[in-house]
Amino acid sequence: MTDLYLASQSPRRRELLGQLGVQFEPLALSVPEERGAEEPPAQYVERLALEKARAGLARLGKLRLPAAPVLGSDTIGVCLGKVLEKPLGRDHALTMWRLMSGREHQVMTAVAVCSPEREAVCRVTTTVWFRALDEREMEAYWASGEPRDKAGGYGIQGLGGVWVDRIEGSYSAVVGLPMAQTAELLNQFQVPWWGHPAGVPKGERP
Ligand SMILES: Cc1cn([C@H]2C[C@H](O)[C@@H](COP(=O)(O)OP(=O)(O)OP(=O)(O)O)O2)c(=O)[nH]c1=O
Repeated sequence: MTDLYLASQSPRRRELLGQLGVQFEPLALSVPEERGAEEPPAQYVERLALEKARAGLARLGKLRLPAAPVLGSDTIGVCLGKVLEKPLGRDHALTMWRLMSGREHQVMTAVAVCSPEREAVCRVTTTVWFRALDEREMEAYWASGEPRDKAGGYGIQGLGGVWVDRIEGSYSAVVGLPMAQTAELLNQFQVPWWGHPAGVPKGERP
């Protein structure tokens, strides 16, 4: 019996949730990521997080797995009003990076938790400043393979970190799961993590 299901294929989300000390089971799902023509980025990222969590809950029912809350999450970038998702290929990645070069962009990550009784969602926005990038670096970065499965085509936690001048907000949210806000959601659903109030026997609390 698990405390939580993680509706995500992202190895980063698995690792960050593991750092919270949550007992969880991953659920393999694929939810189409398509933004409505006029859909604002903040609404889009929250909708996707919720759709992933809801799809996970539906899957539990179908597979007759024991009930537990399901967590879904989504990350996008926004630069000069353009939404930045995973690159479709080399040219798309280069177009995104030329836009982001030498200026700031926002990374939005939404986290949703759904149980049969209720659902909750939160969104964290972090500003990331990129230094000026040159074409040779962009080509070398694409060749590394790292950009392919990441929003905006970069990983702050990897080779892409060298492009980041500074950030304001949550580092873990940029990597894919804001730890502070996720712990808050887990508390709302009584899911134990290492600092959960019920996780430490009363007499031993500081
Ligand atoms: C900006 C940035 C994004 N990312 C990642 C986080 C997300 O995993 C990914 C954005 O894609 P998402 O669609 O949010 O997630 P995903 O497809 O990887 O996983 P799933 O939908 O199954 O949960 O980009 C980094 O790892 N580092 C970064 O610096």
